[in-house]
Amino acid sequence: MTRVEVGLGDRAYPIEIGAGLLSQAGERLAGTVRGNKILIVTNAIVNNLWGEKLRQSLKKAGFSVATKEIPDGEDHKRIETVAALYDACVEARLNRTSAVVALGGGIVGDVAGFLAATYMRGIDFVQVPTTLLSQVDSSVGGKVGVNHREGKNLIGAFYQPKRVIIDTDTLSTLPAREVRAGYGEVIKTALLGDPALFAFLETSGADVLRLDAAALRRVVADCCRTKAGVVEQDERESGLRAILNLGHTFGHALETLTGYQTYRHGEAVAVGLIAACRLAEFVLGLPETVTSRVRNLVKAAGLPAHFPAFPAEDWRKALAMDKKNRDDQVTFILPGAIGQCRVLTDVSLGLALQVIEEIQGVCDGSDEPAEVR
Ligand SMILES: NC(=O)c1ccc[n+]([C@@H]2O[C@H](COP(=O)([O-])OP(=O)(O)OC[C@H]3O[C@@H](n4cnc5c(N)ncnc54)[C@H](O)[C@@H]3O)[C@@H](O)[C@H]2O)c1
Ligand SMILES: O=C(O)C(=O)C[C@@H](O)[C@H](O)[C@H](O)COP(=O)(O)O
Ligand SMILES: [Zn+2]
Repeated sequence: MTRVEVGLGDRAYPIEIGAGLLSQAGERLAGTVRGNKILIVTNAIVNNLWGEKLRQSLKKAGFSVATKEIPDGEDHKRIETVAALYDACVEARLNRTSAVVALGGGIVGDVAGFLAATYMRGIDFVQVPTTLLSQVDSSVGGKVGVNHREGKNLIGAFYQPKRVIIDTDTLSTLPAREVRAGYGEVIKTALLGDPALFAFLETSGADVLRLDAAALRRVVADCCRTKAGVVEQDERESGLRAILNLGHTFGHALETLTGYQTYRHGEAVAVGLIAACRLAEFVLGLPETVTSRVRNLVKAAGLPAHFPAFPAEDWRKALAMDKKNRDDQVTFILPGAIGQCRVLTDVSLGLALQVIEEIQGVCDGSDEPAEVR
């Protein structure tokens, strides 16, 4: 087992990474959460595949367990879903010493975390992520929340989990498209802060995508370590943490423009990374070779490398809703080199729209998500 610490003082917690950890969840949570009542938040797909294993382990350790499923899909990451969960908490008579355990991908984790942050003004929260994306990114760092139709994650909180238990075996049932989407965030993490990981992806990315155990262990641990290092320095995104948003200014706008239905989050981030590199060529003098290397990783994984066409005015409106913006200025995270990036608040929006036009202009449809081909 690999253990990564998130050093946040009285909110510090461990991330435990290994095969088969789900069946040890009960003993691991025994000293972690305050009371003995747990609500597992999950969805039908994950519950059918992995729910019973988690429940058995928790019950064996003496916990009383209730389970509530939420509907699957990004369009259910919304406030009405949280409202239904409040009812479930009341029905299960959860109190201030009870805990919410998120079993699922980033959507379950973000929604369940927001529930835990707000029910009775905050109860214990544990992340048990089951997608590659949630294991390398969303289960760590405490960003929880839901979307608004006008913008991604507009409603939310910073609320750290008490523990993150990553059972890499759960990825064995993950559809290939979801593995690829998670890989989008892996490329992001490598590009923003880990040149050795970037080089590893260039030589061994295919091993990660076919879920080779050793490659997977390395990538999950490396990504958690990089993210923990950033979060430790700037938990609530007053500055540095925004680098974790590399590719997201474009990616979130794309998700909003397509109604959260067409692209997986990691897919939107992947094409957003290419746009960020292109923009960085103009703004920071990023060598074109870096953009090519990023594009190669994106394309080799079967992730989208082009934007679909939308009028510039629609892009402008979507970009204007980004939470990183200051007054009327859109903020961009741009790479200066592999492993380094900067938060910029003075980039010309016109230039960004030009890059978008270029990236949507060459689209031949071949790398769009299967559902829109
Ligand atoms: N909080 C953060 O820091 C953070 C970071 C990155 C992304 N996010 C958010 O995460 C969300 C995306 O998360 P995601 O990519 O995990 O998507 P997801 O939660 O929708 O999961 C993807 C799909 O895989 C299924 N699934 C989950 N685990 C499975 C398993 N083991 N076997 C089979 N199927 C399984 C799910 O039911 C779903 O259909 C987005 O809303 C994004 O904004 C949050
Ligand atoms: O943890 C962070 O900080 C991130 O930015 C990680 C992102 O991958 C993630 O998509 C996050 O949910 C984006 O947050 P937002 O504040 O830009 O909505
Ligand atoms: Zn993301």
